[in-house]
Amino acid sequence: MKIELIGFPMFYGCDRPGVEHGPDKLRENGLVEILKKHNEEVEDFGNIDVMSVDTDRKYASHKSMKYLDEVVDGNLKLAQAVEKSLKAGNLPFVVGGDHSLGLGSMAGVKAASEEEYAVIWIDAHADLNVTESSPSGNIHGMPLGASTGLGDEALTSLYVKGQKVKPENIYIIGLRSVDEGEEVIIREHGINIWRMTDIRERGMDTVIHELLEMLGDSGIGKIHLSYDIDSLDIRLVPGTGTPVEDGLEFEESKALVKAIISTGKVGSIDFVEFNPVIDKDDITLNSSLTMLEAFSEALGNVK
Ligand SMILES: NC(=[NH2+])NCCC[C@H](N)C(=O)O
Ligand SMILES: [Mn+2]
Ligand SMILES: [Mn+2]
Repeated sequence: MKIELIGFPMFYGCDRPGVEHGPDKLRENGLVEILKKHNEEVEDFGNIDVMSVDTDRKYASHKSMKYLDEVVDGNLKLAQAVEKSLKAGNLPFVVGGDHSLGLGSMAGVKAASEEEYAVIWIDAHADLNVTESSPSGNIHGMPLGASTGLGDEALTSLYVKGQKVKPENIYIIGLRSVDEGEEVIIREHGINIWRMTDIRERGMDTVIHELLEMLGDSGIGKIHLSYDIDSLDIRLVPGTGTPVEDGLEFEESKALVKAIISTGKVGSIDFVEFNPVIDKDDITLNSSLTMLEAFSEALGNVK
């Protein structure tokens, strides 16, 4: 299967400039070569064309969701690109940019086929907020909520109307910063989660086993894997907008990603939230490259 790299150079979803340089910074440091090292067919689609707007216009389109129009516009283009990539039989590998891009990638997956799919969201955060529960108004905290059909119509109807994934097919791993309203959504909608405390108590191997068993029992044959680098421990990712303590170590994160990809069911991937402008001594750049190498190797091993 051909890997199609799609850059999404946007910071509007996190309201912190710098993260829009993530895709090009990773390319300059060998992203395509890393993917090619283990995979025969890799094509760089380039970057999605993100509109530019002054930061003083952040509330111009909505009073409490920042840069709503710009986030929607970019994600419509992304959804189109992802749908096209999937319909051509490729694996879209979307590199951000902030995590609002999950809106576009999940809409693209939904548009490409009727088949039910699972979403695995590796993240310190749940990204399940709706407008009213969001503490920040930042849309990167909302894509997973919107994908289940919760929240503002502008997000829930993006590209494809209504729910993009069933809540019982969502698996979030690495959680340690969850807002009150998100806790309620997790409980009421039966979203599957593993917090860092679960990982520390039972160990990553057990968590992987639990995840794979649940996925197997669900009978779902297709996975969208969304990887937020802030799932990693704060020391490994100083260059991300919302880092959180007590996160995953490389070995844990690599084992998790490899186990998920080796199911052979992953059809689309997001890799988000690397901000080169606030990075310290290229620590986050190197962490990102380390993880991308693990993604590449695991994809290359899928028959
Ligand atoms: N993709 C992310 N890094 N999301 C961080 C979200 C932080 C917080 N829960 C919010 O909604 O503002
Ligand atoms: Mn996060
Ligand atoms: Mn996230």
